[in-house]
Amino acid sequence: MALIKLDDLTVRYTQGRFNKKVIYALKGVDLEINSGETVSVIGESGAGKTTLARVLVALEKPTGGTYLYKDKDVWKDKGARKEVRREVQYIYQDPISALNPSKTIRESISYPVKKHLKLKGDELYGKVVELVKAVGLDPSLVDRYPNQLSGGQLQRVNIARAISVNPKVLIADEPVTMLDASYRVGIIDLLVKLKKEMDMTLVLITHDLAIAKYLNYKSEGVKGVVIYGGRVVEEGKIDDIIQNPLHPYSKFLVGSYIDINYEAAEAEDRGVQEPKEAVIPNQGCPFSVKCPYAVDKCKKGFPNYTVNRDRKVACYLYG
Ligand SMILES: Nc1ncnc2c1ncn2[C@@H]1O[C@H](COP(=O)(O)OP(=O)(O)OP(=O)(O)O)[C@@H](O)[C@H]1O
Repeated sequence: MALIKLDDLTVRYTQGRFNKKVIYALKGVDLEINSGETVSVIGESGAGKTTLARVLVALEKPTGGTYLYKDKDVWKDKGARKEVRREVQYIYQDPISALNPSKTIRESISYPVKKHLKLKGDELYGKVVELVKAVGLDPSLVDRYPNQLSGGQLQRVNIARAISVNPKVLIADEPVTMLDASYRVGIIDLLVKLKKEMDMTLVLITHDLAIAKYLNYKSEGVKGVVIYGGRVVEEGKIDDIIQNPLHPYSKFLVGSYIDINYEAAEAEDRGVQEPKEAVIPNQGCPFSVKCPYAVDKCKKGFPNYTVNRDRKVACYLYG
């Protein structure tokens, strides 16, 4: 039994006069996450990453499909929803806005500990110190305010808050994007260490293939999930996806990474043109407007997944 199972999950928004503009932040997402797994969700801005994170922590109610947590329907079973909100913890992209500026670090960490573990007095303080140490901070920082800490230290405080309730799953939504490069590796190292020590499941959401690669280097058997335009376009071992991307979007993503690092051939050379505006069609494959291999049927319907061992791809090139 998968710990988390999303089945044909959709999050649809409407905008504009008479709600005429329809946006699918997620569309028909099937995803299974097993207990103890490390998962990298990779996709560019607007792909639906934050929406997926919000769905996983039950902050966002899907407009279609189901979210099963330990086989229980999170939106039909209030108990399951409560379980998710405690056991699946969210680490936000922006470490500053995730904390109340008028509360000391001790107060911010104490809040979930008091609420969920019902500790007070010396026991509460002891737990706060234990958590602060677990995330590699000096306990002398606890009486400071958020504006007196660096971005890296603040993200560690957020991680301390997240682990304070002994979660089963950590959802880290672009946890290092807003940090100086010098802090990034330390935060990923910390997440990997805590995942192992606390026997958790880790889902790292990123637009940056370099971060996904680093996570893979530090962990074993990381599952990669590539999303584009609200769709899972490819899934498999991240190693396999990087070495041999199958979906044209994954190829583009991996190719772009090489461009940045080795100044290799430009995007045009592979026939991939950046449209002036990222237009995501609601019908067919969301990548069809950019894809150099797109044929008529790509614009009409989203292909079924082709599954080969632990690799899954949604593209007519493969079936
Ligand atoms: N509340 C909302 N109302 C309307 N559209 C929304 C809403 N939230 C998200 N969207 C749209 O859904 C799509 C996916 O958004 P989401 O924030 O999940 O993407 P993302 O991959 O996290 O991107 P970014 O990294 O830029 O935040 C985008 O087109 C976004 O504009």
